[in-house]
Amino acid sequence: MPAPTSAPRTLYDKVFDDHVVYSGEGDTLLYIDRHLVHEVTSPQAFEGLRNAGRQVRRPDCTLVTVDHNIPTASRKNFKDVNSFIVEADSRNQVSALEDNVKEFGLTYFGMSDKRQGIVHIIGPEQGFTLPGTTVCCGDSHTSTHGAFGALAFGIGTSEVEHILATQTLPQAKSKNMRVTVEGKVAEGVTSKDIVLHIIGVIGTAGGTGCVIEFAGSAIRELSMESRMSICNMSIEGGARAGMIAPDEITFKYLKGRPLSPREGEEWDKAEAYWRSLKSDPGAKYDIEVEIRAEDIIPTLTWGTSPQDVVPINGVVPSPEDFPEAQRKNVIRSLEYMGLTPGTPMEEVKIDKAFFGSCTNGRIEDMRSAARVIIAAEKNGGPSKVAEGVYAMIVPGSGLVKQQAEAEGLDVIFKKAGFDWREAGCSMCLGMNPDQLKPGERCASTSNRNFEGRQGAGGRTHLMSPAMVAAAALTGKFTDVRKFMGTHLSEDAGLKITDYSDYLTPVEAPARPAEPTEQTPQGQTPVKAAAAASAGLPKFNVVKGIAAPMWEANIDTDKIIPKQFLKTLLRTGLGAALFWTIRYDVRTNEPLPDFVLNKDPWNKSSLLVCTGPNFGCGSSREHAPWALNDFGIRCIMAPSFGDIFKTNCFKNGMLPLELPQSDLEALYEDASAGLEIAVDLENQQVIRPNGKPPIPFTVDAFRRHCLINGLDDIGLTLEHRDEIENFEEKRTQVWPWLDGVGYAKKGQKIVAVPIKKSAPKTDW
Ligand SMILES: CC(C)[C@H](C(=O)O)[C@@H](O)C(=O)O
Ligand code: SF4
Repeated sequence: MPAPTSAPRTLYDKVFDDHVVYSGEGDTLLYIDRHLVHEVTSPQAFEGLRNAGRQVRRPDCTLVTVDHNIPTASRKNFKDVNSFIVEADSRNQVSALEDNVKEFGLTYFGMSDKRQGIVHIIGPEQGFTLPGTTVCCGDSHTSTHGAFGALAFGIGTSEVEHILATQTLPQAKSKNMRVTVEGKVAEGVTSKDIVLHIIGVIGTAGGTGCVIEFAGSAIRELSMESRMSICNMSIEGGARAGMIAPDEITFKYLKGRPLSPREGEEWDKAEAYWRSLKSDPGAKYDIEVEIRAEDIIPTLTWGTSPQDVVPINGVVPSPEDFPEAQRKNVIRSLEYMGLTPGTPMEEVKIDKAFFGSCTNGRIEDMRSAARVIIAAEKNGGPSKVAEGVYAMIVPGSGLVKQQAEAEGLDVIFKKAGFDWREAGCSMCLGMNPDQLKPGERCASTSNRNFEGRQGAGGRTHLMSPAMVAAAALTGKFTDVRKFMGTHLSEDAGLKITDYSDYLTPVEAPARPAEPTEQTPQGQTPVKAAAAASAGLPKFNVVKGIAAPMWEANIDTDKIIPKQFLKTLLRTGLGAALFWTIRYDVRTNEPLPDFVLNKDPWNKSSLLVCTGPNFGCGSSREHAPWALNDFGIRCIMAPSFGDIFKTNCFKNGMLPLELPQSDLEALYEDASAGLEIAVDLENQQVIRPNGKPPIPFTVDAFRRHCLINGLDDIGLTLEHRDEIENFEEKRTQVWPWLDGVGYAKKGQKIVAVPIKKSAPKTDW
């Protein structure tokens, strides 16, 4: 337990302090109250447990579902995943999860369960996510749950295994950042516009190393669902997590949910604790950002990074609008997006519209889209999806779907020509058949517009559900305020009562042929023996050719796209590294100019990138696995995405932050095809031809673990007494957190004892 402090603390400080199991030199062990698990980032974690003979320590605090791989076609004839999922790798990943939940005795919402849905939608829906808890998931958008005043963050697969085995995670303290949005948003402006605007202001690396607290009157006025959309996209602002202090709106949302504290004494105790979860007056923030709500108008993205935002009444920007250092990136984005500077955004036509995702797949989002459809028709606008546009609506969970159908929203959508689908991640990243074809442009309610994210060569523009509805109806980006007289904020609630015109059943629209993304001949990631996490390769000196790169914000989708996340292994991904920029998206032939396709860089063991924020975006540990499999053990860049950085360390790799001037010098060495050596023991980069070495420093604990190839789970299990003591205290102080929610009446949930035979280490 940390010593109680009288200094004013932030909301983040308070939740962090309440979960410290152990604090040593360089490492703090945090207790994780809630662990959500999905099929993509868990197979290797379960395999690791199995190999080490470990069990899941707190099945009662673990909730599992499937979301990324599953088709969104009607489940009317669903029998089981093996007969329903056509694509073999997706099927294998889902059925591996089903085997794992059985073997490890976990609560699972499968495809025949109406509670199944996107992991970040079902947690809050069930009351599994609660204020003041720590919430983790092998998924970057775990930040969503911070809307409840939880400390919620995404992790990689090695960390999933760590939590499954120990219910804890080593964590360094992040910086405190506060984004205050004061004032009242204008008509037609939603929480999605607020968060896109914020990311436009702070940039995708603006929150790196920070937990953002969202504050101010405009945030306090939002509904829980709108708050979730904001915290969801904190990761797009580079932050570790986003948080909003719980209040009456939070308590009201949680009352009566299946896993919320029971009404009466338990609820009262919980609510009293939750009320203490706000930043103290005078609490210090490392970074403060202030935004005027009045300045925000409906916003959308033009480029391939979530920070590339523009107001709907703006034009496609030109490279000259940006500082010199960013121009190369802007030119590349414009080219990829097929846009000409100066074109009014409202003149840009779309091919597809996608509603859904963990950002905007909730009931209020569905209502918001339905209101636009009704208003458009009533105000003399279009009443049907524009000719040539395919528009799909994918509810975030089975319960959202059920609720929407109970309200008749599905009928409104179908009548206007939208395709009403089943719950899942769907075209947010297209691990299932819902994808864009090369060159197709999509208005999307999702959260990432990375190159190839929704399909190789696909062009994604992020915006609010209301704006997507407007674009679907007109066939081009449209200022939704033009045909809406009414207030569109989700918190205003939906007051459509006149459904009569919409209640005639209609046929689903024809779905365009599904594109497939194939792996070229001879490049199929080979199936190798699954590696356990225990025992990492030691990192001492790594010497070799370094691949030079200059791009900013190289996201993990770019390092390894979604179609390769279906593997059950940690190995074999080297051939797919940088897939979308290394191979021709149409022919799958290697692009001769891409650095890793050329001699001598096809043998690189280091990578030098002069652009910041390397590895931002998704939590997929497949990114460092792919780099490692290619042979790259050390990446040098000005800054890294937080989750990527941790994932590298967990795989015995070194993400090395260096000043820009040093990187420019190393970029020259690398471009000349000369060998560079990274000496971790002596903390220096040794340059070729006797040039002076570049000194660096790496956190002492990380360095020790890398040099000695230490396995984190082994280290943590040495603190078993502290973990057990923490759990005893937790049961007394926060009794509602012991997960009896899904247990049968009278059934006692007991934590699985930590194996006393945990391996000893010399640390
Ligand atoms: C699959 C998962 C690792 C990934 C994430 O972490 O975000 C996915 O949800 C995404 O949106 O790219
Ligand atoms: S961002 Fe998209 S793919 Fe990732 S969890 Fe959310 S809905 Fe699923």
